[in-house]
Amino acid sequence: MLRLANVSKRFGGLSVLQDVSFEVPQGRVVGLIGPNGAGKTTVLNIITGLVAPTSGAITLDGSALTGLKPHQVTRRGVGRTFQNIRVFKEMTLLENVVVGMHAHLNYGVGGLMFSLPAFRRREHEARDKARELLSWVGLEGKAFELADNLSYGDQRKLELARALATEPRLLLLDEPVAGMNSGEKVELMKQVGQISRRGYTILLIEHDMRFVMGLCDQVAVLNFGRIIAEGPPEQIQRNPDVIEAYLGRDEDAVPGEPLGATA
Ligand SMILES: Nc1ncnc2c1ncn2[C@@H]1O[C@H](COP(=O)(O)OP(=O)(O)OP(=O)(O)O)[C@@H](O)[C@H]1O
Repeated sequence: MLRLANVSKRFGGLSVLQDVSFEVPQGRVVGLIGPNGAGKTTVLNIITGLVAPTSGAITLDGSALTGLKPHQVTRRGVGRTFQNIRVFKEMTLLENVVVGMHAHLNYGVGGLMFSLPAFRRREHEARDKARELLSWVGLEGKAFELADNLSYGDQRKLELARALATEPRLLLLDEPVAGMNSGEKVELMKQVGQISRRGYTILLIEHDMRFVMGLCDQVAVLNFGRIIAEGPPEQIQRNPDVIEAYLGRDEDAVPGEPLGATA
């Protein structure tokens, strides 16, 4: 479904990605891991059009994403969450998700103000869908609470529901369990697993190795801007190059460390 072919990126004199190639097959969960500063977020920023690659190509189902603007990439069916939470704190959870849908449908939040029957019907449908998405992430009971009142973990779940509101064919998650406690991590792992079984294709960046190894079908490892290993989780955990890359940097987890070790 998603394919990166020889993607490189330089920021001025700094070479951040070099010849990065990997694929995310339809219906799979792929993890992109690597030590701090390896270039993982830059990969997501390039896929979503926030950052232009210096060279290389990105395709989704065979058509090029390279050169598209972020909103065009969203329109093609790529949804994402960010490392830093970006929910609207002064809105309810339901409103947050509905706004995500309106942004996607491109008739503007202003559409909510009209009382024309078509708009009202669409708003009704959007609210029903939003409640369903909130239930997927275990937040249905808090639909009418302000996002500002949520715990950090719940705000991350809200971000996920909002990303799903754009009806993505491909969902990109940037450190989905960062800052969560162990209980929340286990819960989110189950919920992301269920979302995947509903047919979503997912590419995620995550430092928490139990989350990655427990959830992903395939794992790609970035180190200093290069892919050094790719394969099923069990194989990656035993790969000497991967172990070496992690052992060289004491601020990161060694793959296989217990849940929460890197929170
Ligand atoms: N806009 C930019 N301008 C200059 N350098 C940048 C820019 N964005 C990222 N970098 C550099 O690129 C390198 C890779 O950063 P990136 O955020 O992609 O790494 P990462 O693997 O996501 O790290 P982390 O796990 O800490 O989030 C870093 O050295 C970073 O300083």
